[in-house]
Amino acid sequence: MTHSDHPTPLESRAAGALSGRVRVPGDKSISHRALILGALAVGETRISGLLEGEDVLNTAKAMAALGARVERTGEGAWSVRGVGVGGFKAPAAPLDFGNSGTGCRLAMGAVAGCPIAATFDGDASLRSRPMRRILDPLELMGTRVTSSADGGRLPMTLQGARDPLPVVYRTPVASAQIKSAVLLAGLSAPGVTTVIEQEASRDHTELMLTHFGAHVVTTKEGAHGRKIALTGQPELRGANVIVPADPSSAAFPIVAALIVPESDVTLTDIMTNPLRTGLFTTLREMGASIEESHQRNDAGEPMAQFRVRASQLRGVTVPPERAPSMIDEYLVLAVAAAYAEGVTTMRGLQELRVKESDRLEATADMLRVNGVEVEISGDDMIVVGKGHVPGGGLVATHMDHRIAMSALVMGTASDTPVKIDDTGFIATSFPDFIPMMRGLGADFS
Ligand SMILES: O=C(O)C1=C[C@@H](OP(=O)(O)O)[C@@H](O)[C@H](O)C1
Ligand SMILES: C=C(OP(=O)(O)O)C(=O)O
Repeated sequence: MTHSDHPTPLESRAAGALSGRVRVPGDKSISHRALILGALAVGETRISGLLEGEDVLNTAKAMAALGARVERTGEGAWSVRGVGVGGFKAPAAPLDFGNSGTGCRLAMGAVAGCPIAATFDGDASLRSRPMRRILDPLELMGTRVTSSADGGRLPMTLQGARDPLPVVYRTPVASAQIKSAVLLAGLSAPGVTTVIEQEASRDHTELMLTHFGAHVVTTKEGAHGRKIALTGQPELRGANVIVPADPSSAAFPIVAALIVPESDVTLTDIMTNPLRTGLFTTLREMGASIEESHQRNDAGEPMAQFRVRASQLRGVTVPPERAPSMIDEYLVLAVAAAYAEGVTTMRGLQELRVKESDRLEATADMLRVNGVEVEISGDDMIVVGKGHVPGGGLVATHMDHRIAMSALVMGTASDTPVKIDDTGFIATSFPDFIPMMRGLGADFS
C-alpha cells in the first residue's frame, strides 16, 4: 500500500502564539550514513538518536537484506554488525527505498563496489527521479546496469564490480548523494578515489568515513568547491554515532515561530554544520530573532540550542552559491518570504526540480492557491511578501513531505485556514511533526 491509496487531508489555522521547548528528530542524512557505514564496517556500530522515519527505516531494511545484522535496541537506539568493505551478499528480493533518494543512491554506491547483483526500487516519486547522475561515475568504476526503466530510472538492477577502479570524478552538480555514492564505491577500489565538487555539498559522508577509520583528505577547490580524496580498501571499524537533531526538520517549527505573533520557541541539539545552515543565515538577514547558545561538538558534528522569537521579516536576495547549504529548505523559506515585507528572490534553484516533486512548481502553486504573488523566472523564484497570507487554499503535496509541512506552517498565521491533501508522506522524515507542532500550540485539524 502506498500513502496515496488512503490520503489523509489536514487543515492548519491560526491559533495564537507558539511556545515551548522541543527536540526535533535525528538528522536524516546522518542517520542513513550511520546505517550504511555500520553495515560496511567490521564489528558493532551503536547509533543513538537515529531518525526513525520511513526513509531511514527503508535503509535499515536494505542493509539487513545485504547481510548486516541490524537491530533496534531502544527508542532511536540501533546496533549494526557489518560485513566489512566489499562483503555485501546478493539480496534475495528487490531493495525498496520508498520515497528516499538518499537511501537509494548511497546504497547504489555501496553495492557498486561488491561483486553482487541487486535490484533497486522505490515509490512513484522515487521512480520518477534521475539516477543517471549516479550511474555515470559508478559505470566508470566498473559497475554495470543490467536492467532499468526508461531513462535510467528505477526499478533498476546493478551488477557491482569485482575489481572496482578508483576514479577522479568531477560532479556535474553540487550533490552530496553523487559524491557519497562515488566515495562508498571507492571504499572497495585500490588506490585513491577523488571527488571534485565546484560547490561544496554537505560533508557528513567524509566526516563519518574518517570516524570509522578511513583516510580522507579534503582540500579547497576554487572559491566554493572542495576536492575529497579517499584511500581505498580501508578496514572500517564499527563506531558509536550520536545523531544530532535535523536542521532541515527544525526549519519548520523555526519558521512557524517567526511568523506567528508573540511566539517564543526553543529547539535543542540542532546540528550546525556550516554546510547545512544556509537557511538560518538567510532568515537572520531577513530580520529573524534566532539566538544560538549551548554550542557543543561532542558528537563529531557541531550542535547548538536555538531560541526563536516572532519577528517582522523583510525580503532579501538569496545568492545561488548558498543553495547547497539549504537545498531542502527553500520550500519553508518561501513561506517565510510570503510573510515578510518586500520581495524575496531565491536564485539558482534548478536542483529543486528533481526532488520528491518538482519543488519549484509545487512551492509556487502552494503559495498561489493561498493568495501569494510568486513568479518563477528561469531557475529563480521570486516571492512578493505582503506581511500576511490570505490562505484559504488546498495544497497538493505531490508525495512530498516538505511541501506538506511547509503548507501546514503557512496556515499557522494565515488569514483563513490552509488545507493539504495528504499528511502521509510527512512520516518519511518527521513522523512526530503533527503532535510536536500541536504541542507548541498549532491548530491542525
Ligand atoms: O546526501 C544527503 O543526505 C542529501 C543530499 C541532498 O540531495 P542532493 O545530493 O541530490 O543534492 C538533499 O536534498 C537530500 O535531502 C539529502
Ligand atoms: C530531497 C530530500 O530527500 P531525498 O533526496 O533523500 O529523497 C529531502 O528530504 O528533502
